[in-house]
Amino acid sequence: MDKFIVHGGNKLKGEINLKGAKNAVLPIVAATILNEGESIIHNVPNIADVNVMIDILRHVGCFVKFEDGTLIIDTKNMHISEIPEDFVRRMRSSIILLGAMVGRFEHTKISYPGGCEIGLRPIDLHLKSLSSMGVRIQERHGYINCKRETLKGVEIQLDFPSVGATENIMLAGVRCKGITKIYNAAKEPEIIDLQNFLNCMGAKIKGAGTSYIEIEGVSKLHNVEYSIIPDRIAIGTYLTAAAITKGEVTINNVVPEHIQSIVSKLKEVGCDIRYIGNSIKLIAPKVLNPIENIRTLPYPGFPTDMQAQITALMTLSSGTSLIEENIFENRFKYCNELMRMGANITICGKTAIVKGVESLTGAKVNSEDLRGGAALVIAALSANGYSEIYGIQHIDRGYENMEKVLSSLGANIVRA
Ligand SMILES: CC(=O)N[C@H]1[C@@H](OP(=O)(O)OP(=O)(O)OC[C@H]2O[C@@H](n3ccc(=O)[nH]c3=O)[C@H](O)[C@@H]2O)O[C@H](CO)[C@@H](O)[C@@H]1O
Ligand SMILES: C=C(OP(=O)(O)O)C(=O)O
Repeated sequence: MDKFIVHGGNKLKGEINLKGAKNAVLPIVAATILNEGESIIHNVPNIADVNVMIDILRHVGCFVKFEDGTLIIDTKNMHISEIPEDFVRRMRSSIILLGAMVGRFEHTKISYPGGCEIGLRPIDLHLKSLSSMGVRIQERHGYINCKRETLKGVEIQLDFPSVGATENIMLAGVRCKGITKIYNAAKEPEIIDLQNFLNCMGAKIKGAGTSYIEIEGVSKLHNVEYSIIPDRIAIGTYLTAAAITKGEVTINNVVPEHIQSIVSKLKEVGCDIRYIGNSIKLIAPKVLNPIENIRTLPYPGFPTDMQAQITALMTLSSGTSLIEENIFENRFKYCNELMRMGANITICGKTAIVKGVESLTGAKVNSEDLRGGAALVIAALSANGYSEIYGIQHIDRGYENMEKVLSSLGANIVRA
C-alpha cells in the first residue's frame, strides 16, 4: 500500500485549479441510469470513488469512457440490476445507485452498505421513503431486494435532512407516476447540482437548495451534457493547508456561497481572504486564533467533511478551540494520530477540545478515513521533521493527486 512522505515546514504558495465535487458527481453518475442513453459529464475528478462507480456501471453493462475529466456514459445496454457486495464494500456510497435502479428496473438487488469508520450510517430513511413510493423491500443475507410495479408520487417528511436519502428520493421520483414532495430535504449544493443535471435530462424538479423539493414524474428522459460544480470540501482542505503553513494560495473557479461557512471560520482564525472574480485567495496570519464554536451542521452550517481539517489547523492556534461534531458519531478517530504528532486534544462526547501547541513533530501516522487522512497531511505539512502517512487509499477516494497539487504549491510531499 502507498504512503505519503512529507517533510514539513514549507510555506504553500501559488495558484491551483481543482476538479468538480465528489459528492456531486457520484449521485449524478447514478442518475445516468435513469436515461437509457448517453450522458457526457465534464469537470469530473479522477478519484477512487469515481473509478469504483465506473467499474460498477461497466459491470452492469454500461459503456463508460473517462478521459481528461470528461465521463461519457451510455446506459442503453445496462442489463444487470444487481450490485454485489465487493463494489459496495469498496464504496459505501454506492447506495446512491438504489433510487436510480429502482426507477429503471422492476427488480433490483444491492448489497447492504453497513457502517464505516465515521459512524453506523443507517439507511432507514432511504428505505422507508422508497417503500412509501411503492417499492417492496426485503433485507436478507446482507442484501436489499427491491420489487416494484408502478412507482407513485407521495409526500415524504424526512426525520433528518439526509443528503443520500434526499438524492435517492429525487432519483426514484423522476420515474414516479405523479408528484413526489420532500419535506425537510437536505439543502446541500450537491442536491442542487443533481436537480440541475436531472432537469437537463428532461426531469421536472424544483426546490433543491431549500427544505422542500417537488419532483414531477416524467415518462421520458433524453441525452445530456453537463459540468459538475466545484468541490467545496477540496477547496476548504487546500485553503486550510495554506493557513497552517503560513502560506498564500489562490484557488480558481470557486462558488463563494458554497464555501461561506468554511471561509467565515478561516477568517476568525485570522486569515486574510479575498475573492478576485471566481477565484479565492488566502493569506495566512502569523498567529492562528483559536475558535471556540465550530459546530458541524447540515448545509448551510459548517460541513462535517471539513471538521478534521479545521481541527488539524487548530492544533497550532494560540489558545483553546472547541469543535463539536453533530452529524457522525465516530468522526474523531484521526485525533489519536494527531496526538502522535504532538497535538493536545481531549475528546469529550461530541466535542474535541484542542489546546494549541507551539509546534507539531513529524511521525508515522495512519489514516483511517478520507477527511481524517487529509487532516494528517495538513498537520504533516507544518510539522518539524518528516512524517509518513499510511492508509492513503482513503485520501485517494476524494482528492485527485493530492501530492501533486501540494507539490505544485511548494510542499515537500511524495507518494512512495
Ligand atoms: C457521497 C456523499 O454525498 N457523502 C456525503 C453525504 O453522506 P450521507 O448521504 O451518507 O449523509 P447523510 O446526510 O445521509 O447522513 C447524515 C446523518 O444522518 C444519518 N442517517 C442518514 C440516512 C438514514 O437513512 N438514516 C440516518 O440515520 C447518518 O447516520 C448521519 O448521522 O452527506 C454527509 C453529510 O453532509 C457527508 O459527510 C458525506 O460526505
Ligand atoms: C464522508 C464522506 O464521504 P462518503 O459519504 O462517500 O463516505 C466525505 O466525503 O467526507
